[in-house]
Amino acid sequence: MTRQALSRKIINTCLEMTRLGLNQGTAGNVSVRYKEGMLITPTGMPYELMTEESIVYVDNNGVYEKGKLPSSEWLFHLAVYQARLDCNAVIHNHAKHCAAVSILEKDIPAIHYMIAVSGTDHIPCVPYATFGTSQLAQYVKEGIKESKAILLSHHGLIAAETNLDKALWLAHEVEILAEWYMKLLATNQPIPLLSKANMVAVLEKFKSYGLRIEEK
Ligand SMILES: C[C@H](O)[C@@H](O)[C@@H](O)C(=O)COP(=O)(O)O
Ligand SMILES: [Zn+2]
Repeated sequence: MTRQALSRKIINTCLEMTRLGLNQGTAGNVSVRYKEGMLITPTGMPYELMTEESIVYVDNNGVYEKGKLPSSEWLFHLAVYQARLDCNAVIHNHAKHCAAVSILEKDIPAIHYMIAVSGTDHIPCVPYATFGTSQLAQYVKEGIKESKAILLSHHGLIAAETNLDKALWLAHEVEILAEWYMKLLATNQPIPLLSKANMVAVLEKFKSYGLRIEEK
C-alpha cells in the first residue's frame, strides 16, 4: 500500500474507533509499520481534522519529519514493533471499561474463552508510568511480548496485530471483555475462571479458526 493509502487507513481506523465508542476526544493514537519505521497519528489533533498529510513518519531511531509532531506515545509504538515482529499495526485508546480495569491495576483473567484473542490466557496490566516516557515504553515492551493486548495502569489499552483491521477488532473485543469483568467485579461474588487446560485448548483451536480479517 502507498503511504497515502496507509495514512487514509490510519485516519479511518481512528474515526471507526470513536464510532465504536472506544475513545474520547483526542485521546488515543494509531500507527502502522512502514519502511524503516512507522506512520503514526500526530499529537493532540482531533481525528476529524486529520488529513493524510497530518500523519507522521518516524524512523526506527525516533527521527521524525520536520514541521510535524508525532503522537506523544511514539516511543511505545516503536517499542511494540521492536518486541513483536509479527505485528504491523498498533492501536492505543482510553476505552471506558479497559481504563476502568486499568485503574484497579488488574489483569483481565480467563473469565471467557475469548481472552484467547490476545494470544494468551489473560490480558496483562503493566505498571503505571507517565505518558510519553521511556519508562512507559519499557513496560509496554515487556508486556506486549506476553500478549497482543495489554492494559496500561491508570491509562488505557494497547492492541497490536498484523494489520489495522485486526488491531481494531482486537481492541473492540478486549473492551467487551473488560466490560464483562467490571460487571462481574461489581457483583462481589467469587468469579469462576477457565482453567489453564481450557485456555490451552482454545488457543490451539484459534490457530486454525477463521479469524482472518484482511485489509479492506
Ligand atoms: C495526554 C495524552 O492524551 C496521552 O494520554 C496519550 O497517551 C494519548 O492517548 C494521546 O496522545 P497523543 O495525542 O499525543 O497521541
Ligand atoms: Zn493515552
